[in-house]
Amino acid sequence: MKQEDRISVIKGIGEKTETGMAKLGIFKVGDLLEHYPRNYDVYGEIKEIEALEEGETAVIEVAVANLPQRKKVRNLQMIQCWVSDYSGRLLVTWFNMPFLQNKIRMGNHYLFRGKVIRKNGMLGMDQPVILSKEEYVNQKDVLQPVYALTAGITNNMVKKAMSIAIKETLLDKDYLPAEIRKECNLIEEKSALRKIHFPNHLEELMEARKRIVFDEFFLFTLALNYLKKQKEQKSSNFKMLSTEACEELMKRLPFSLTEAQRKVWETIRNELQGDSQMNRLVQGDVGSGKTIVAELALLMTAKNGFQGCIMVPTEVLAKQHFQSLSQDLNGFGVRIVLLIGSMTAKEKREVYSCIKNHEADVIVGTHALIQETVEYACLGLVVTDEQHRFGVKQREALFNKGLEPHILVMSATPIPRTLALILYGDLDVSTIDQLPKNRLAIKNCVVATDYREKAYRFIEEQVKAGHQAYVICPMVEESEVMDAENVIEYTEKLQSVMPSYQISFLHGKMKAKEKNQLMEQFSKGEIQVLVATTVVEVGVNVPNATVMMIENAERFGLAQLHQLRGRVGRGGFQSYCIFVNGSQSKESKKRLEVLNSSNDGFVIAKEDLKLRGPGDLFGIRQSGMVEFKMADVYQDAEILLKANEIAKRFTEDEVKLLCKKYEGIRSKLQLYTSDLFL
Ligand SMILES: Nc1ncnc2c1ncn2[C@@H]1O[C@H](COP(=O)(O)OP(=O)(O)OP(=O)(O)O)[C@@H](O)[C@H]1O
Repeated sequence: MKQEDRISVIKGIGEKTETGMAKLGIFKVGDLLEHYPRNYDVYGEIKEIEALEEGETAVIEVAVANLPQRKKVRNLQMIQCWVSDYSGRLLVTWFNMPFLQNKIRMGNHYLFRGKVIRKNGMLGMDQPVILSKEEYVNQKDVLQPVYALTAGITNNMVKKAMSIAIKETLLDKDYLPAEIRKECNLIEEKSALRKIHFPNHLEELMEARKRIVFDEFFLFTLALNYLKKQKEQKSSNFKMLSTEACEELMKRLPFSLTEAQRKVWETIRNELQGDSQMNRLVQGDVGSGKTIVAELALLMTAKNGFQGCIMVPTEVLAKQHFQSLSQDLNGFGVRIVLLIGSMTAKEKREVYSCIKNHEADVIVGTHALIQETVEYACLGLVVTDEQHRFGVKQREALFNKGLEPHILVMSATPIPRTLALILYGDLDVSTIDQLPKNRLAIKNCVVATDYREKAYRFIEEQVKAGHQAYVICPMVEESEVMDAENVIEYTEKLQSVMPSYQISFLHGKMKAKEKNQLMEQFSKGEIQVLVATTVVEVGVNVPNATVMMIENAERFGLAQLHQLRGRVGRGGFQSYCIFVNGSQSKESKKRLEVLNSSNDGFVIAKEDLKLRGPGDLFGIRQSGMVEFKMADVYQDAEILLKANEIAKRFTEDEVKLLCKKYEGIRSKLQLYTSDLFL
């Protein structure tokens, strides 16, 4: 069996399974081998009901206390029964498994394994697996891979196919020569593959993970280092001399730039004036004022006779930037246009023609901006967001169109400078490490759900004083399966508590036009309280909003909560963030306390890492950051540094890679970069 073979060569994979696997991005045997477990499961010891904690997956040994009841809620069939051990009792629920009603017998003893949840204030267990005593004893300490699945594909199916593929695939010789493996203390590629899927114990798993993480970082940094080397020689096609308009804009602003903004701006200005093409990443914590720096660069580009575009991840943000640019650059004779997906075909055609004929100087939009249909007259600057993964691929797409504009990437993901320099290896990095002076530190509190009434009164007071508030809920609508707040019901509830104010909801399932309209109303102050999902997470700027209340805060990652909180405290007004902890678990309380004690994105990222600890194998994906299959930039920082060190040896000494013993690396790199550029 070869890695390039279709997965149907594996015994047991028929047409139906092949279609299901395709939905997981698995087409070839090689894809399957790289479908790494999402997690590992160990049954562990049997727990007493009394000792169960919400959120954990546990095995319990219980007697069934009543006849299993069958219920129908909407289109869900539920079977429920009470179970008990000597320490307490628990409600157990199965969904869409009606046959269990006759299988589960009152009075009998069972071993159940499932997730402990809290519903209506009581602990319960949803969808437990029924284990036989023998199964439990045999499997108790074995690390079981848990895979990402889709409809029609079970964990067992993936496990079976994986075990055949690992046994029967002929893998090439390890591409990393023994000397590098030895230096970096890495196991062989082949062994890593077996151990990542079927580790005998934790140590094996850690070894395998280290090797795979190293490979991801090594190829990535090797490719980037080469790219950077090529880039350095590129000269600028868009030399900009005049800076008068920028001086004028800075004078007109209602605030003066912070020292950090000024420094970053000067660097950008010098680069735009210089002989080489700019490739720069500007990172800064939420609310540090990155937008104005981008505006200055766009103005400079326009006033020097070129076009500049700014590309953002959502239409809401595109509109917001369009408005702030139109306002700030008013009177400078700069023609600004908006290009977003929800515009009509006719509107879009008109904008395309403006761009082509240089009747537009600044173009604001979503990723539509680099599509085939857009032809630029003289694109001199692209400002983009790292959220966009406007990575190597997209830049290449621009170069292929014969365009070699200056590139400015904005990032609110806090990562230490040393790592940023490596990860964005082909970009130079600047940091805005200071918040505007007029900012008052956000006041935070972590509260339980019984604090809500007080919170509503507090929001009402803020609204009365002319301010606005956000309430974030994790879900759009009610769900039978998950006990969490949803925006639709929450809005009704809040409206009845505050009848005299305008309260609206916003979520990702709404049409783009509707979202844009609502955000516009909110930013004009026509809506006082916006109940939303995390669609407001990134970039939204309504400085008049002073309260951010986050329901079920325990369900979000710390970095995400920090981004959400960053939506308030953006003006000179005292702002507040209320984290509502819907869980009783000690862990989530501890995590939320990190946010309570700091408003600094870098500190939070570090603390997050500490809390997660080395036991957390898969980390939490930081929104927006360069994505790896297994590696976590924070957690695996050391491996990243080492991988980069080795990669650099190859880029610094060009003939090195031509040596026979590095043949494997050469062909791996070729494969990797062709993937990157296609
Ligand atoms: N030097 C400054 N002094 C006072 N206010 C400023 C200053 N610079 C920017 N602002 C204002 O601060 C607010 C936040 O700025 P901006 O939207 O650029 O933040 P950001 O860095 O893009 O943050 P985020 O990543 O959260 O979107 C804006 O209302 C902006 O006008």
